[in-house]
Amino acid sequence: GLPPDWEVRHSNSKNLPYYFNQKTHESRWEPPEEADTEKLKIYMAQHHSSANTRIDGAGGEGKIRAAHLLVKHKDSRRPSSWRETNITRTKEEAIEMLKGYEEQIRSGQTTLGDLAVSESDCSSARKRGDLGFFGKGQMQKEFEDTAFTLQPGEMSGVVETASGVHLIQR
Ligand SMILES: N=C(N)NCCC[C@H](NC(=O)[C@@H]1CCC/C1=C\[C@H](COP(=O)(O)O)NC(=O)[C@@H](N)Cc1ccccc1)C(N)=O
Repeated sequence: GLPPDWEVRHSNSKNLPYYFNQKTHESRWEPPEEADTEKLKIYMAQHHSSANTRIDGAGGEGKIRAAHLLVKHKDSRRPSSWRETNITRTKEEAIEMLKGYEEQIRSGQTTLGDLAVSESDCSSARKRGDLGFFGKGQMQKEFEDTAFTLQPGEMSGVVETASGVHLIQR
């Protein structure tokens, strides 16, 4: 269920579900629990300086910045995105699509950012896939393990998480 005051609404322009807070009138594409985590992190950081090692596990260790291109499939933990309300492609189809994108990027025909804008099933598509800076403990394990081994500018191969399949560029 959703935290109090939150409700799911439907964006007709994007034909996608979004989350609306009746009290603050805030709306967001991601499920609000992330908002709570973010707010909790800020509260804890203000009140318990050591807390951020517990909340986001970054503990002041090195943060990195990465962009990704996510292709979801029918077995994704949330088989819906701003691109497609009900994602039905198989995981195998998603992997084949992503391998095609990987080839286009490595051959220099295009860039991950240019493809992410139109093809990524993550809301970061509107930022050319940019996820901003993040530390250990924030992303799903497979994503984090790959991202932190990349050299700056290097792009991963196909990485599988519960969200779907990703190309990651540090
Ligand atoms: N910047 C953060 N700390 N945001 C919280 C990350 C949560 C983390 N997410 C993941 O590990 C995967 C890898 C990257 C994106 C992602 C998943 C999903 C899409 O998959 P789905 O949840 O529908 O299964 N996109 C996101 O979360 C977006 N907020 C990422 C983002 C979007 C816009 C700006 C910045 C970040 C997790 N622990 O689940």
